[in-house]
Amino acid sequence: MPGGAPPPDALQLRDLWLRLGREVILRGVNLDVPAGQGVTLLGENGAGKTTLLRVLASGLKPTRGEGRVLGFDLRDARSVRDAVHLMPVDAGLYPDLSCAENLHFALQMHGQAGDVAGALGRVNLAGVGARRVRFLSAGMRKRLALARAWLLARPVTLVDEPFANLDDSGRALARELLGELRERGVTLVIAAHEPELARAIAPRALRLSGGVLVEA
Ligand SMILES: Nc1ncnc2c1ncn2[C@@H]1O[C@H](COP(=O)(O)OP(=O)(O)OP(=O)(O)O)[C@@H](O)[C@H]1O
Repeated sequence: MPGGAPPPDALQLRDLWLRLGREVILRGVNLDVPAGQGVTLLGENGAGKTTLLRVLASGLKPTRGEGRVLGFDLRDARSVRDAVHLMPVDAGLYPDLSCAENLHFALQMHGQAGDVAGALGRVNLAGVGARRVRFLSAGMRKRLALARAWLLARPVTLVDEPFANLDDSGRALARELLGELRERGVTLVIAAHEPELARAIAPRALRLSGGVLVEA
Protein backbone atom coordinates (compact mmCIF):
# COMPACT_ATOMS: atom_id res chain seq x y z
CA MET A 1 0.00 0.00 0.00
CA PRO A 2 2.39 2.75 -1.13
CA GLY A 3 1.70 5.97 0.73
CA GLY A 4 -1.27 4.47 2.61
CA ALA A 5 -1.48 3.63 6.28
CA PRO A 6 -0.54 0.03 7.07
CA PRO A 7 -3.53 -2.20 7.93
CA PRO A 8 -4.28 -2.31 11.67
CA ASP A 9 -3.11 -5.30 13.68
CA ALA A 10 -5.83 -7.90 14.04
CA LEU A 11 -5.36 -7.87 17.81
CA GLN A 12 -3.88 -5.12 19.90
CA LEU A 13 -3.88 -4.91 23.70
CA ARG A 14 -2.26 -2.15 25.72
CA ASP A 15 -1.59 -2.52 29.45
CA LEU A 16 -4.77 -4.49 29.92
CA TRP A 17 -5.82 -5.50 33.43
CA LEU A 18 -8.73 -7.64 34.46
CA ARG A 19 -10.05 -8.31 37.92
CA LEU A 20 -12.74 -10.91 38.60
CA GLY A 21 -14.08 -10.70 42.13
CA ARG A 22 -11.04 -10.38 44.38
CA GLU A 23 -8.65 -11.96 41.93
CA VAL A 24 -6.57 -10.06 39.40
CA ILE A 25 -6.46 -12.42 36.42
CA LEU A 26 -4.68 -10.30 33.79
CA ARG A 27 -1.86 -7.93 34.76
CA GLY A 28 -0.80 -5.35 32.22
CA VAL A 29 -1.16 -7.54 29.14
CA ASN A 30 0.32 -6.15 25.92
CA LEU A 31 -0.24 -7.90 22.61
CA ASP A 32 0.15 -7.21 18.89
CA VAL A 33 -1.01 -9.85 16.45
CA PRO A 34 -0.80 -9.03 12.73
CA ALA A 35 -3.73 -10.11 10.56
CA GLY A 36 -3.49 -13.74 9.50
CA GLN A 37 -1.08 -14.77 12.25
CA GLY A 38 -1.58 -17.94 14.26
CA VAL A 39 -0.97 -17.74 18.00
CA THR A 40 -0.89 -20.57 20.51
CA LEU A 41 -1.83 -19.49 24.02
CA LEU A 42 -0.29 -21.62 26.75
CA GLY A 43 -0.54 -21.58 30.54
CA GLU A 44 -1.39 -23.80 33.46
CA ASN A 45 -4.96 -24.55 34.59
CA GLY A 46 -6.40 -21.31 35.90
CA ALA A 47 -3.72 -19.13 34.25
CA GLY A 48 -6.34 -16.97 32.53
CA LYS A 49 -6.36 -18.27 28.94
CA THR A 50 -10.15 -18.55 28.71
CA THR A 51 -10.49 -15.18 30.38
CA LEU A 52 -8.16 -13.55 27.84
CA LEU A 53 -10.10 -15.10 24.93
CA ARG A 54 -13.33 -13.76 26.41
CA VAL A 55 -11.83 -10.28 26.67
CA LEU A 56 -10.72 -10.46 23.02
CA ALA A 57 -14.25 -11.50 22.03
CA SER A 58 -15.66 -8.53 23.94
CA GLY A 59 -17.44 -10.83 26.40
CA LEU A 60 -15.59 -9.45 29.43
CA LYS A 61 -14.79 -5.81 30.01
CA PRO A 62 -11.22 -4.98 30.99
CA THR A 63 -10.80 -3.33 34.38
CA ARG A 64 -8.12 -1.09 32.93
CA GLY A 65 -6.28 -0.67 29.64
CA GLU A 66 -7.14 -0.61 25.98
CA GLY A 67 -7.78 -3.15 23.28
CA ARG A 68 -8.61 -3.25 19.60
CA VAL A 69 -9.74 -6.07 17.33
CA LEU A 70 -9.32 -5.35 13.62
CA GLY A 71 -9.18 -1.71 14.60
CA PHE A 72 -12.46 -1.80 16.58
CA ASP A 73 -12.26 -0.72 20.20
CA LEU A 74 -13.11 -3.57 22.59
CA ARG A 75 -15.80 -1.30 24.03
CA ASP A 76 -17.54 -1.44 20.64
CA ALA A 77 -18.84 -4.93 21.47
CA ARG A 78 -21.14 -5.11 18.47
CA SER A 79 -18.40 -4.56 15.88
CA VAL A 80 -15.95 -6.80 17.71
CA ARG A 81 -18.46 -9.64 18.03
CA ASP A 82 -19.23 -9.44 14.33
CA ALA A 83 -15.54 -9.82 13.45
CA VAL A 84 -14.81 -12.55 15.97
CA HIS A 85 -15.86 -16.13 16.53
CA LEU A 86 -15.07 -17.64 19.91
CA MET A 87 -15.27 -21.41 20.22
CA PRO A 88 -15.62 -21.94 23.97
CA VAL A 89 -14.11 -24.87 25.81
CA ASP A 90 -17.54 -26.45 26.34
CA ALA A 91 -18.32 -25.95 22.62
CA GLY A 92 -21.05 -23.35 23.31
CA LEU A 93 -23.79 -24.99 21.26
CA TYR A 94 -27.55 -24.77 21.70
CA PRO A 95 -28.51 -28.11 23.30
CA ASP A 96 -32.13 -28.11 22.09
CA LEU A 97 -31.28 -27.34 18.48
CA SER A 98 -30.14 -30.07 16.13
CA CYS A 99 -26.60 -30.19 14.76
CA ALA A 100 -27.74 -28.72 11.43
CA GLU A 101 -29.85 -26.04 13.15
CA ASN A 102 -26.88 -24.95 15.25
CA LEU A 103 -24.83 -24.37 12.11
CA HIS A 104 -27.66 -22.63 10.24
CA PHE A 105 -28.26 -20.36 13.24
CA ALA A 106 -24.58 -19.40 13.53
CA LEU A 107 -24.50 -18.51 9.82
CA GLN A 108 -27.69 -16.46 10.17
CA MET A 109 -26.29 -14.52 13.13
CA HIS A 110 -23.43 -13.32 10.91
CA GLY A 111 -25.59 -12.86 7.80
CA GLN A 112 -23.54 -15.53 6.03
CA ALA A 113 -24.41 -18.33 3.63
CA GLY A 114 -22.62 -21.67 3.85
CA ASP A 115 -22.73 -25.37 3.11
CA VAL A 116 -24.11 -26.84 6.34
CA ALA A 117 -24.40 -30.39 4.98
CA GLY A 118 -20.83 -30.20 3.68
CA ALA A 119 -19.54 -29.00 7.05
CA LEU A 120 -21.36 -31.80 8.89
CA GLY A 121 -19.89 -34.31 6.45
CA ARG A 122 -16.43 -32.86 6.96
CA VAL A 123 -16.53 -33.69 10.70
CA ASN A 124 -18.23 -37.08 10.22
CA LEU A 125 -21.55 -35.90 11.65
CA ALA A 126 -23.57 -36.18 8.42
CA GLY A 127 -25.57 -39.07 9.88
CA VAL A 128 -26.67 -37.11 12.96
CA GLY A 129 -27.52 -33.73 11.41
CA ALA A 130 -31.06 -33.88 12.79
CA ARG A 131 -30.03 -35.04 16.28
CA ARG A 132 -30.35 -32.55 19.11
CA VAL A 133 -27.01 -31.45 20.52
CA ARG A 134 -27.97 -32.54 24.05
CA PHE A 135 -27.80 -36.14 22.82
CA LEU A 136 -24.26 -35.87 21.40
CA SER A 137 -21.11 -37.11 23.11
CA ALA A 138 -18.50 -34.59 24.26
CA GLY A 139 -16.27 -35.43 21.29
CA MET A 140 -19.14 -35.08 18.84
CA ARG A 141 -19.94 -31.65 20.31
CA LYS A 142 -16.33 -30.63 19.85
CA ARG A 143 -16.47 -31.79 16.23
CA LEU A 144 -19.64 -29.79 15.67
CA ALA A 145 -18.09 -26.70 17.27
CA LEU A 146 -15.07 -27.08 14.99
CA ALA A 147 -17.36 -27.41 11.98
CA ARG A 148 -19.06 -24.17 13.02
CA ALA A 149 -15.77 -22.29 13.40
CA TRP A 150 -14.62 -23.62 10.01
CA LEU A 151 -17.90 -22.75 8.31
CA LEU A 152 -18.00 -19.23 9.72
CA ALA A 153 -14.28 -18.51 9.14
CA ARG A 154 -14.65 -15.15 10.88
CA PRO A 155 -11.60 -12.91 10.35
CA VAL A 156 -10.57 -13.47 13.98
CA THR A 157 -11.22 -16.96 15.35
CA LEU A 158 -10.46 -17.81 18.98
CA VAL A 159 -10.56 -21.47 19.94
CA ASP A 160 -10.42 -22.73 23.49
CA GLU A 161 -8.96 -26.22 23.83
CA PRO A 162 -9.86 -27.52 20.37
CA PHE A 163 -8.15 -30.89 20.96
CA ALA A 164 -9.84 -31.78 24.25
CA ASN A 165 -12.31 -34.72 24.19
CA LEU A 166 -11.22 -35.79 20.73
CA ASP A 167 -9.95 -39.20 19.62
CA ASP A 168 -6.93 -39.53 17.30
CA SER A 169 -8.93 -38.96 14.13
CA GLY A 170 -10.75 -36.05 15.77
CA ARG A 171 -7.44 -34.38 16.68
CA ALA A 172 -6.20 -34.86 13.11
CA LEU A 173 -9.45 -33.32 11.88
CA ALA A 174 -9.08 -30.35 14.24
CA ARG A 175 -5.56 -29.78 12.90
CA GLU A 176 -6.85 -29.88 9.31
CA LEU A 177 -9.81 -27.57 9.84
CA LEU A 178 -7.87 -25.01 11.85
CA GLY A 179 -5.01 -25.21 9.33
CA GLU A 180 -7.47 -24.44 6.54
CA LEU A 181 -8.69 -21.38 8.44
CA ARG A 182 -5.10 -20.11 8.57
CA GLU A 183 -4.71 -20.75 4.84
CA ARG A 184 -7.82 -18.63 4.29
CA GLY A 185 -6.16 -15.73 6.11
CA VAL A 186 -8.03 -16.02 9.39
CA THR A 187 -6.23 -14.70 12.47
CA LEU A 188 -6.26 -17.65 14.83
CA VAL A 189 -5.66 -17.88 18.57
CA ILE A 190 -5.61 -21.38 20.04
CA ALA A 191 -5.63 -21.87 23.81
CA ALA A 192 -4.37 -25.37 24.42
CA HIS A 193 -2.50 -27.74 26.69
CA GLU A 194 -1.00 -29.56 23.66
CA PRO A 195 1.71 -27.14 22.48
CA GLU A 196 3.05 -29.50 19.83
CA LEU A 197 -0.39 -29.90 18.20
CA ALA A 198 -1.36 -26.25 18.45
CA ARG A 199 2.00 -24.86 17.30
CA ALA A 200 1.88 -26.94 14.13
CA ILE A 201 -1.01 -24.67 13.14
CA ALA A 202 -0.28 -21.52 15.13
CA PRO A 203 3.52 -21.29 15.50
CA ARG A 204 3.83 -18.18 17.64
CA ALA A 205 3.54 -19.25 21.27
CA LEU A 206 2.57 -17.00 24.15
CA ARG A 207 2.34 -18.03 27.78
CA LEU A 208 0.19 -16.61 30.56
CA SER A 209 1.79 -16.92 33.95
CA GLY A 210 0.79 -15.03 37.08
CA GLY A 211 -1.50 -12.90 34.92
CA VAL A 212 1.39 -11.75 32.74
CA LEU A 213 1.60 -12.60 29.02
CA VAL A 214 5.04 -13.40 27.60
CA GLU A 215 6.43 -14.86 24.39
CA ALA A 216 7.09 -18.55 25.04
N1 LIG B 1 -16.59 -15.45 36.64
C1 LIG B 1 -15.49 -15.55 37.39
N2 LIG B 1 -15.42 -14.96 38.61
C2 LIG B 1 -14.31 -15.04 39.36
N3 LIG B 1 -13.20 -15.68 38.97
C3 LIG B 1 -13.22 -16.30 37.79
C4 LIG B 1 -14.35 -16.27 36.93
N4 LIG B 1 -14.05 -16.96 35.79
C5 LIG B 1 -12.79 -17.41 35.95
N5 LIG B 1 -12.30 -17.01 37.15
C6 LIG B 1 -10.95 -17.29 37.65
O1 LIG B 1 -10.02 -16.78 36.71
C7 LIG B 1 -8.85 -17.59 36.71
C8 LIG B 1 -8.50 -17.93 35.27
O2 LIG B 1 -9.49 -18.82 34.75
P1 LIG B 1 -9.47 -19.26 33.24
O3 LIG B 1 -10.66 -20.11 33.01
O4 LIG B 1 -9.29 -18.06 32.38
O5 LIG B 1 -8.13 -20.14 33.19
P2 LIG B 1 -7.55 -21.05 32.03
O6 LIG B 1 -6.13 -20.64 31.81
O7 LIG B 1 -8.45 -21.03 30.84
O8 LIG B 1 -7.57 -22.48 32.72
P3 LIG B 1 -7.78 -23.99 32.15
O9 LIG B 1 -6.48 -24.37 31.51
O10 LIG B 1 -8.04 -24.75 33.41
O11 LIG B 1 -8.94 -23.98 31.22
C9 LIG B 1 -9.14 -18.78 37.63
O12 LIG B 1 -8.53 -18.53 38.87
C10 LIG B 1 -10.64 -18.77 37.77
O13 LIG B 1 -11.04 -19.26 39.01
